[in-house]
Amino acid sequence: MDIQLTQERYINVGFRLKLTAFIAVIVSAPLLLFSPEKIEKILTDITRNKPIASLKESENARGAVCFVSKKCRNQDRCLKRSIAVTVLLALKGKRVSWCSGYCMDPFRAHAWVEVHERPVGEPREVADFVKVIKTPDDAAIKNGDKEEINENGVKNAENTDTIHVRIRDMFSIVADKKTYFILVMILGIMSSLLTLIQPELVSDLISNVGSGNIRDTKLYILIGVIIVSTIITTIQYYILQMISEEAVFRSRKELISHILCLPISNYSKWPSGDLISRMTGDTAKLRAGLIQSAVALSSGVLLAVGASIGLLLKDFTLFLVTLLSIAVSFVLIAVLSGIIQGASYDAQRSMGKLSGKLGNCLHGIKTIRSTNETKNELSKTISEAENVKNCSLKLAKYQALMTPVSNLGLQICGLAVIGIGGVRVTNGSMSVADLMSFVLLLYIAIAPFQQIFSTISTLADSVGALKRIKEINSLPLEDQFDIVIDNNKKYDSVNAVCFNNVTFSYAEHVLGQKTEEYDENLILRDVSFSIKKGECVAIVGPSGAGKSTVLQLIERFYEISNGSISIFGKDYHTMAREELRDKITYIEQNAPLISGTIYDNLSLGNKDITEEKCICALEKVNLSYLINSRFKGLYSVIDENASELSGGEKQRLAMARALLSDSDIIILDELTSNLDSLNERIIKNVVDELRGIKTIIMVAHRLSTTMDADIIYVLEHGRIVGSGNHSELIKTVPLYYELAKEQMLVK
Ligand SMILES: Nc1ncnc2c1ncn2[C@@H]1O[C@H](COP(=O)(O)OP(=O)(O)OP(=O)(O)O)[C@@H](O)[C@H]1O
Repeated sequence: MDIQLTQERYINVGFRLKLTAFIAVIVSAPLLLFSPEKIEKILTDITRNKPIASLKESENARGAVCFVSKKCRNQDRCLKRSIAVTVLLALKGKRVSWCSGYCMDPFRAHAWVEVHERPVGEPREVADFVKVIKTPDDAAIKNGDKEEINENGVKNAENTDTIHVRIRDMFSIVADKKTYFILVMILGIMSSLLTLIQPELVSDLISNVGSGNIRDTKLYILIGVIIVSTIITTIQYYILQMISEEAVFRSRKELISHILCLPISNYSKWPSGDLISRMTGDTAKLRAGLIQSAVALSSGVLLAVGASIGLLLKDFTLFLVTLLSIAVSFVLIAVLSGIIQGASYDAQRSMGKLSGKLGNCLHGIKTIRSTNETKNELSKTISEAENVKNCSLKLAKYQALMTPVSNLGLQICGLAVIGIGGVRVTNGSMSVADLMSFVLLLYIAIAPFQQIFSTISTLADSVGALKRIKEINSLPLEDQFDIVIDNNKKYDSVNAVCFNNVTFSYAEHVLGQKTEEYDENLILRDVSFSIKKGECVAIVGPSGAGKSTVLQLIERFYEISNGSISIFGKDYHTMAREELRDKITYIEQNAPLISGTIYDNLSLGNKDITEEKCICALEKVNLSYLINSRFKGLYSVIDENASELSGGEKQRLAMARALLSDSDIIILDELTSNLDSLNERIIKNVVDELRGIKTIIMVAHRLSTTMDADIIYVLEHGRIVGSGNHSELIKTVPLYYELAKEQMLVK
């Protein structure tokens, strides 16, 4: 059993205790804003002179709190509940101690209540489980919708059916702009009224002109009405643009914040092109939906309601006929809008795939050209474009159906009114004049109804786009389920990094399930080692052995399946990721650079670095010429993909960054792979300079880079098969001997 989530057991307690527990839960909620130490201090202060509660009283208190706060296995709730139990007992004039710590393994932070250092409730309950992890709030899993969540707390990328988006979600984006919407409505009403009185004014004017009175004040009124109406409409549209731009900005902001903060494993599920198309195309669709619906709401609905009231006043029977026909149209359009939503989602998704495919092609364009695969890739990309066309055509088909369906309903309505009205005229229950005026009013009402129907179509399209945006926004962020419990800044002075029986797989790990695929794809198996502070350690082994994976786990890019990792003596699950990463400088394989200046790249993670230090670091890695040959020196911009720098230059620039960093651990992944022997020597000198001051962990295929390390770990198929220094390993580990022999380091 790996992970078990079960229903909690509640102790049945009386109503009064439940009521007090309810108050305690509310009162204690603000305490969660403080650090565990601060909470402990507050709780100790408020219960200082109170007698200690008995175990029974504490268990009852826990039962009452659990009853009123029925949230299971969510660590926040657990903290909240434990505090609430202490507060409840304080309200009843009793004292217990509140602890935060590790419940299991230690894997996750937990909190509990103790009486005489005996935990009450929770730890006994969770003791049955090998591991307890924080799960999303119950509220997030509504109506029995089960989300598949892997070990990283990540929902499966394919599992998008659980995301339900409704038209009202569109408006929740602009919920705080109600005042502006009301203003838009008022302006809409005003402009509609001014538009409606214009024909009247024109007809008056024409009749006056006919009687020779050209200098009629009605002329000035008409000009005034036209000018005011134009100004009002301009303001109305500007406000609308403003609201929708703000809404688009907000969705983009949220989306960008999500895209850049997802767990690393998510980036292999969504191609970057797809993510970008959500940020550009989908958010733009929101704007269209919001603007059109606001216009329809401000003027269309008003006119439709006004005309409907007029119809009702003219003739009740014919009004009912009209209402029925329009209701039928609405039903048909509602059904169609659901289909349009799905089709729009598919069309946008295919657009995302196309962007992803094109992005991949551009990324590997040199390989594609050199392998003469251009035509092949071109045809694959065009086939994605064709897919977009097909999906868009499908969408267009439904959208095209929307107009005839709405027109058909309205035409049927007209025919029914004329037919039934004709019968009523024949039998004398209605006059011809009344029928004519009803029909005229009906045709005035048709335009706003058509506007509303077309808005429903656009809204359906926007809802499809919103679903794609929500798909990303609903993913947990990398640190969303982290609980930082260890705020103690004291670190072990001996061990920098410690792996304790670490097992890891990239395969999707679904809660409560252990799949065969998962077991087969274990990348690391029971890996244990410890690296002392200031040591220089190398990890070597054949390609695919898991060397880079070890380095990435130190950065906590992925969650381990079993075992534990400590950094300076602390289980790193208890540390904030930022704190952890502050301690580490990680130079990844191929040393990619960020777009910006040379200085930007050198000062990554260390913004206060001086120019002098940068120049000195560049000298040490033999890169001075990079700034000397450029007009703007350190502030020269390196292009997006740093394609103007060679692979070796990128690696040396990254090494200069490592040199400048003030973190304690330096991780170097294949930093010499692109270097000639002269530059490899230079990098080795830089590493030597850092030895003893920083903890250095490096991975390299070239044993000449790593042979001077204090300890070398040999990794094969995810297991450590040997460790020691170069000469020891030559004698004791056949794999290492083979590697050294291949590289002509032994005879
Ligand atoms: N993001 C990933 N998703 C799935 N599998 C991965 C991922 N990254 C690496 N792997 C797999 O994990 C295994 C170990 O990869 P890793 O990069 O750690 O090996 P390595 O020893 O550093 O290899 P090399 O020396 O070639 O860089 C490989 O089989 C690789 O295919």
